[in-house]
Amino acid sequence: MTGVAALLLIFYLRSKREKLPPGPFAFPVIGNLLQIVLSGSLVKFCKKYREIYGEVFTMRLGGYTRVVISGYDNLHHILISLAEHTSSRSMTFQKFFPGKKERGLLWAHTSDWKAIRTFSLLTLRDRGMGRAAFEPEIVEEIEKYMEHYIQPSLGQPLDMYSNLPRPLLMSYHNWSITNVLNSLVRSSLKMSFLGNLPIIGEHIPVVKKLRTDLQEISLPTIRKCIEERRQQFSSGEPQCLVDQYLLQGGNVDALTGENTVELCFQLYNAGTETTSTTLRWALLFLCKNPDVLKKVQKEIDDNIGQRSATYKDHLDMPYTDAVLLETQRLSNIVNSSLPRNVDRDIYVGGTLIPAGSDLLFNMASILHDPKVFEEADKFKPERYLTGDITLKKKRTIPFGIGRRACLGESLAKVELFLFFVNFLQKYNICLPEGSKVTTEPMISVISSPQPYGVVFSCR
Ligand code: HEM
Repeated sequence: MTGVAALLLIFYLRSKREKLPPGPFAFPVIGNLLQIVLSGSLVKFCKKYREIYGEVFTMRLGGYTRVVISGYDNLHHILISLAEHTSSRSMTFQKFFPGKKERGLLWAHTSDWKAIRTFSLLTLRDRGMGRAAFEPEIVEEIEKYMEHYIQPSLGQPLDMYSNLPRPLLMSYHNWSITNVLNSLVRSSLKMSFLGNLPIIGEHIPVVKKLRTDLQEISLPTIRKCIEERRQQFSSGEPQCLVDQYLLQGGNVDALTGENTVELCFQLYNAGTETTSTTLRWALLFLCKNPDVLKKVQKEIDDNIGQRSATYKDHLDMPYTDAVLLETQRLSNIVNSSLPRNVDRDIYVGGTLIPAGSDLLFNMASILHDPKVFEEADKFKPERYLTGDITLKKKRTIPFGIGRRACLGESLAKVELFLFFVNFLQKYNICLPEGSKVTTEPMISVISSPQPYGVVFSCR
């Protein structure tokens, strides 16, 4: 007992000696994990301790330290005004994901990152991202999904947790590979909390198994896809993103061999679970708000009728746009953005954050800010149609801001709109009778809805 007390005291005094901003007491080994679990989620933990410590406080997760930043102005100051010093990712956050540090784009350090990001953006744009040219492929994917999953289960609850498609990128033509990768991606996100525990994290059997699976299945699966593609694709027009990499990747010094494999996995990882989780939230919110569902369907009928939807239609569909914005705001799926590392001492609102600190952004303090979004914890799409719409849209930043903001934002917006509109143009949706699912998110790096089934019926 005395030993434990002495250990806690040493730990407490040591943490006091650091120049970091103050924060809640962190236990040895687990850090603030207990308080996070007791709060109910990382989002609620950040909300609670922001009230006590203010806009900048320190938390520990396992052995890793993070300075938590709240408020739009602070985020803007850090990611825009101080971008030069805050554009690297935290390497401790990366630890749980497969692959080597600093490879690919997501974790790349600034020198390689610039070349890889430019290449990736140009490649995606060549491929049609952000332009109408891309849409037929997305629509084809949606049609396959409806034929493959929705039609056979009409009138029955469809498990949206395991079945939402991972649109585009490299393996949209191969359902079995897609399913393997999807389940690994999703599990890795769920387990990343446990994996962050120092010393014990790596030895928890379920984490150990997952980590091995990630290393031994996901990257080799991607490698195999690239190899298959290399053999099929000898010349002619590139058919998918991997083709583009095969064609041009060799011209970028930072992108050779294994780095390409990792880049593809990261694009897959970053671009699939995010979009499909947002869609699952959107459908859940609509099942819970049938009046909103009716209004969206009316707008679809008035503007699109029976013809195929295009992304351009969103310009004439403010209500549907508002529903998707509200879904992204309220679900806040990337709730702490992706942690960054700061390379020199910086000050935020007069508080020193020492060089080398990892930063975690309290996105709920922006997306759920009651000063901007009245009744911020309620699903109210109308908020984007009245009042200071410009301010509300400016503060709705689910894709982050600044240099390292989401690479796939324009692609994701097109996918979300087309999936959503195509589903609701053809089907009515509701929850199965007696369903008890709530809109309380599950604890994970990505805030996702609890598993639930949607009953689709033809309109
Ligand atoms: C609803 C869908 C999506 C959401 C909410 C989302 C959100 C985010 C967020 C918050 C970040 C971190 C930004 C930061 O650090 O400041 C990010 C980064 C990133 N996202 Fe997305 N994303 C989505 C879809 C996509 C798609 C479809 C792609 C694929 C093409 C993609 C690729 C990436 C990449 C590569 C990065 C890292 C960028 C870098 O480090 O330079 N995302 N995303």
